[in-house]
Amino acid sequence: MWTQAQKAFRLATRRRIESPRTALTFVVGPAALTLTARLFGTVAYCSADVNNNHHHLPEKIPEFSWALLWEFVRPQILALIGAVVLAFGAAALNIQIPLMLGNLVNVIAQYMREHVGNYMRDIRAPALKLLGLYGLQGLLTTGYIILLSRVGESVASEMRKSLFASLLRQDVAFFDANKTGQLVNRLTADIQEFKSSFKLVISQGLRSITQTVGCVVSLYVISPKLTGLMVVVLPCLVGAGALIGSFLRKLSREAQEQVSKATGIADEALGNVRTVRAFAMEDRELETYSTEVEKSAMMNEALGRGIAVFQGLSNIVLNCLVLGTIFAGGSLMVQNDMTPGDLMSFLVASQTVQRSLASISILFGQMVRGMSAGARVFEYMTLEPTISLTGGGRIPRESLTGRVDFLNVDFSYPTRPGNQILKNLNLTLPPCKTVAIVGESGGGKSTVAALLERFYDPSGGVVMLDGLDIRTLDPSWLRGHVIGFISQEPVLFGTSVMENIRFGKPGATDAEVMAAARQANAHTFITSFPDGYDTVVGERGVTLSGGQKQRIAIARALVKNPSVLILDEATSALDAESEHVVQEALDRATEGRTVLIIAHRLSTIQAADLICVMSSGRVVEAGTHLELLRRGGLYAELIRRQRANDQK
Ligand SMILES: Nc1ncnc2c1ncn2[C@@H]1O[C@H](COP(=O)(O)OP(=O)(O)OP(=O)(O)O)[C@@H](O)[C@H]1O
Repeated sequence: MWTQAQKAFRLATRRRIESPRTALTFVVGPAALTLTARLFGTVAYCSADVNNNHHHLPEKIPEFSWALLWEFVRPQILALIGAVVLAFGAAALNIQIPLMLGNLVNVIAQYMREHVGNYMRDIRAPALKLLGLYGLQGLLTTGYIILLSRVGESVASEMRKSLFASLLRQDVAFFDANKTGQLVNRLTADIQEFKSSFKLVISQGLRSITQTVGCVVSLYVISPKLTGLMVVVLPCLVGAGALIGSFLRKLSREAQEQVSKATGIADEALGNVRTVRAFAMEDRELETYSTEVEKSAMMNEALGRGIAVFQGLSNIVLNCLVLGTIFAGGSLMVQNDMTPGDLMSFLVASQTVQRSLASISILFGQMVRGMSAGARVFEYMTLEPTISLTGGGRIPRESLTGRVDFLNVDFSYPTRPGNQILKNLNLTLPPCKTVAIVGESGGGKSTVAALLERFYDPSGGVVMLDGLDIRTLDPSWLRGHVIGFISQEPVLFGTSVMENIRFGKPGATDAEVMAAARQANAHTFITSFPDGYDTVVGERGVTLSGGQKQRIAIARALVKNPSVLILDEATSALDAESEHVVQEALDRATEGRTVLIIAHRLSTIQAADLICVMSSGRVVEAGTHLELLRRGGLYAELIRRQRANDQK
């Protein structure tokens, strides 16, 4: 083709072309060169789609809210209108270009036929016009891409913020039912997918539709006969291409799922490296991972072969199409039914139609994917929690006693409604007293704490604070000011020690934070770190020992000076040495507060004012340690079992 183009160039510049046949040769060279480049562009585009667009193919199309989308688009409406106008302008110019190219070729062909006038002078005006058109088209394209990316980024970031805010508002039960990874995916991958689709559909969709319509009209104007031929052939080819393309996308999706499976194994092993190491399972993990990686390599190889055949076939078919058009157009030229310029225009315009049709079919799939990603995002954005974060009464600090009552409480977790955990539970935490709950594992002790924090509402009965149903109280006040919670495995955030403690009371001064740390036996070890309170805690607190983490968590709970403190097996994960310092901190922390201890280690709760023994979701025994021992019931049995265990 290149030699043909060179030959045509020589012919055009040095020799007179007498016949339409020679003129045809002149057209074929540059036209074929341009078109080949375009075809490769098309093929590359198709395969890029096959490679890239396999994420989140929807199993079902969820409902998409245009009204909600409008809320996000509205602030950017001017930029969006600007982008649409510019994109439309660029597409309209694209329709003009084939016609202008044809004009240019006609001027050249006429000069070669008649050899009168000045070639450089005659060609200058149409060439400059075309150049101007290219420049303007480039400018419009730059403009609409800039505007559209502004709209896309703004819509995506607003959607992210809104979704995150909505997720943070959701009930704890919602998080029981949905995996964190899935939720994070909606924040990242789904919004990304939606943004890309939104931008693509507006820019390319608009352009492709305008170009298809415009160029088909141009084709008809240039040559109704050739257009008739194209109308029959082109849809068949596009249909066949779409069919093969969808098969390849299926392969690609399967390969991608396999890659995700392998990644999941690596993720789990690396995330739980301590467990893997502790069980010396490195080889097993490697073996499992390798098997999955090999499977994914095989699937990707098959996909690669598919893409190769598809590309090869596409090249042949598309080139044949060019050749066929030139052949048919050539015969029309011989019959003086067409000029060389017309053929040039026809070729370029038909290629534009072909590219536009291919991109419309791809865009349709992209639009469906984008809408379902958007629908997934909107679904969680519009979800209303049953327990709202704020709203309700507050009890003035001076009159708050911290008395807690559970009256005839029934409860099942929303995720397992058939499994009743608490059955007619009655329990009282008198003000400033320490009450411990003991019982068999899985008996519902932590559930009692979760209800007091109002993570869930009971299905029957009532939980009261100072004689008021906690459902009538402001949940954020209850959690933020009244109740302090120290769990078995405290979770710290990847910021400084200071910020971690301040998490308990956002406005706390440095002095308040340090006072809480002193109370929690943490000040000394914190100040022994080179960076003191500015020491950054590693991911989930891994740079600290268990006892240190626990004491920071105690300080975090104490800084808000809670009236009610819940200790959920706070010392059970510690060794004897740490347990001692932590216990000391806890003893200090519990002074003057209502305390609920959820305990497995019966030794730590012997001094409690009241010990409640839970069985089958209700309190079956209550009393002091000595009273319960004397009674010889379930508590005495638990103590006996624990002693027997300790002696083993
Ligand atoms: N988020 C949840 N969703 C569904 N079921 C849950 C949830 N949390 C706990 N359960 C179930 O509720 C029951 C009581 O759990 P809970 O954690 O309250 O027991 P526990 O007495 O504190 O146990 P342990 O002493 O072992 O911590 C268990 O059967 C448990 O499987």
